[in-house]
Amino acid sequence: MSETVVVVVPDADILASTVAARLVIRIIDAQAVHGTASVVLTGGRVAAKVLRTVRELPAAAAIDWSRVDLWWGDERFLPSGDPDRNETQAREALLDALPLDPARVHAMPASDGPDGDDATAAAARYTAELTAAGDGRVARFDVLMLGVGEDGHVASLFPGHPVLKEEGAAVATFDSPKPPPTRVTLSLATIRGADEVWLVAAGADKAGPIASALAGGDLPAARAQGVRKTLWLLDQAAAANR
Ligand SMILES: O=C(O)[C@H](O)[C@@H](O)[C@H](O)[C@H](O)COP(=O)(O)O
Repeated sequence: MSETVVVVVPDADILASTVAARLVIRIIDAQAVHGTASVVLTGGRVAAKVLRTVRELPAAAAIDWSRVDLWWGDERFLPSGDPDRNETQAREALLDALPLDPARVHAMPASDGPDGDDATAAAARYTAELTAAGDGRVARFDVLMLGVGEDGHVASLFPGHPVLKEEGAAVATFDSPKPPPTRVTLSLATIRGADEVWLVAAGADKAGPIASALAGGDLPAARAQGVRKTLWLLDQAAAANR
């Protein structure tokens, strides 16, 4: 039975440091059990702050970074190295400083990648990569982090969008209300297959959708639940309306 826990901390900086500390421990614990750890990264300001903080944590020295698989929850379908790509942000904030195994860094394809500007083919390629890593099923995720949009979107799953009904492991989406319109995202089913889903949000502009998602309903944020655990990690402003 999946457990839902809501943790509220005073502000965005404290939120980033507590999420970073949790993430480091979660990776250490996953490696103790499986030998490897599998983490799904997200974009946004809080996520960048979390990754910068991981870099400074002494406990991160206990992680064998060469045995960490990194995936992404979604990606803006832009050329490689574009500053608006979540991958670029994560590399700058943390990944470039780590002794990762490049074969375990599963960035979503860019619009100048092997499929060119064909986002559907890029999503199919990512689905194949997820399936290859999981021996025919979608790869196992120890923890999947998500930011929450002001409209209650997670990854690139926007409220009411037809992409919510798609069933591939990773899917292309073309008319996102927030730019850029073309993106690749994990499907809701893939997100719901993660062992733990962490929804991380700070700021008063998130208070409405978070209150609504915590009350149930069908916002994408409400439907993003982990198999074992769903952890809401919020600052006081984001938690204010619940
Ligand atoms: O274009 C996007 O899809 C967004 O960047 C996004 O999904 C982001 O993760 C959330 O909106 C939370 O972002 P913040 O942490 O910056 O509030």
